[in-house]
Amino acid sequence: MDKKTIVVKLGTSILTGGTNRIDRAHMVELVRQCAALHRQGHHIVVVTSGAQAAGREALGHPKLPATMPHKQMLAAVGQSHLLQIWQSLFGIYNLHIGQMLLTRADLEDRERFLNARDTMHTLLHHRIIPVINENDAVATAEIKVGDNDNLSARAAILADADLLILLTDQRGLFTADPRSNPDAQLIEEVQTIDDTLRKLAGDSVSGLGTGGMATKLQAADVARRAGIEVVIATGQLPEVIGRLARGERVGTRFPAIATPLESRKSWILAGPPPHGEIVIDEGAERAVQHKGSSLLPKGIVALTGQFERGEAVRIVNREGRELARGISRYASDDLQQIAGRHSDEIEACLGYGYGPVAIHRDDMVLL
Ligand SMILES: Nc1ncnc2c1ncn2[C@@H]1O[C@H](COP(=O)(O)OP(=O)(O)O)[C@@H](O)[C@H]1O
Ligand SMILES: N[C@@H](CCC(=O)OP(=O)(O)O)C(=O)O
Repeated sequence: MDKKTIVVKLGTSILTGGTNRIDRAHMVELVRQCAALHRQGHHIVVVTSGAQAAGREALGHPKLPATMPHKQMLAAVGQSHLLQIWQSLFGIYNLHIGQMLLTRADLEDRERFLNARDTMHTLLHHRIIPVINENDAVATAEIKVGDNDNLSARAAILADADLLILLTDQRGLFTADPRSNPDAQLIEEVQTIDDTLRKLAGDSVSGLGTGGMATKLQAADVARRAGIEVVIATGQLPEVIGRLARGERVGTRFPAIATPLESRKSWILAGPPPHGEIVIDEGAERAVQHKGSSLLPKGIVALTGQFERGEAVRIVNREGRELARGISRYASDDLQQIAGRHSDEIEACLGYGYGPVAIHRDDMVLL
């Protein structure tokens, strides 16, 4: 089996089993499945809901108004309880977890996105399991993703995932909400997400989850366009995570509609206009054009324009011919200082570093 990066999103519905308590016994089972895949060499990322439910439980189910500050209070109390449970359960398998609390603002700003991506990849590189939730305690409506389905699609993009599994309390997407329509049929595969399909996907009615199937469809749409396969399935099915990782047909599957690399590269070409120009020497030109190499600071001879880390730039040769477009890992002020230098000198020169390359191959499109 190929080694995959798998994002498992666990909704409140599955973490509580529909009750007003966190179902620790079921979490043990989900962790066992994740640990088994981790042992086989896969990378696992967990997106966990349930902070507010855990907060309510910890405080003894107080009667509170359904206002934003009260939800934030519940999340602030519950998130630490929730993480403590995940930590002790993964600890049974000698696995470390790393908490990442994100908001929409962290994902939309390109520089913050890259910082979050670096953290995610460093955790995965060290075989630590990222455990992600929205930073509900501080995020106001304007900067929130708002639901963990959409958050998990963004997390899957951050992780360069192969597969996003949305585990919920239904077997998948049905032709109508099965709670109110017993004749509803499971849809096994979705090729096109259109208005007809969106009309089938209702809101959450349990009072536990956020967004129901509607937000799961939005998440599936975002992730599959980024080259990530998505499955909605029930967390109650035995061995569901392992079975999906092996490609078994369970739940509702949304095949990816581009490779992750194609999707990133089309973003570079169609995205914001370049903010500057990097002039490279002949050696770097050969390496970039013919050897599939990343651009190192050593090959940079001059820069024009002002750009931040994460912004698009033109890569040109000494004659001014545009060779490629790419996303710079360093701001122009930093590149001015490290241009022409060996990558080993970056940290000493700047006092910090974001890795050895100025523009990574995967963030570059040749013209
Ligand atoms: N077409 C549909 N197929 C399946 N479930 C649906 C559909 N429309 C609405 N739902 C509802 O979506 C709910 C799952 O979403 P939600 O409550 O937000 O759970 P989670 O906490 O897992 O995100 C189901 O319990 C179901 O009532
Ligand atoms: N971030 C919130 C969960 C938000 C959410 O989307 O919940 P769910 O629909 O159960 O995945 C929490 O931890 O309580």
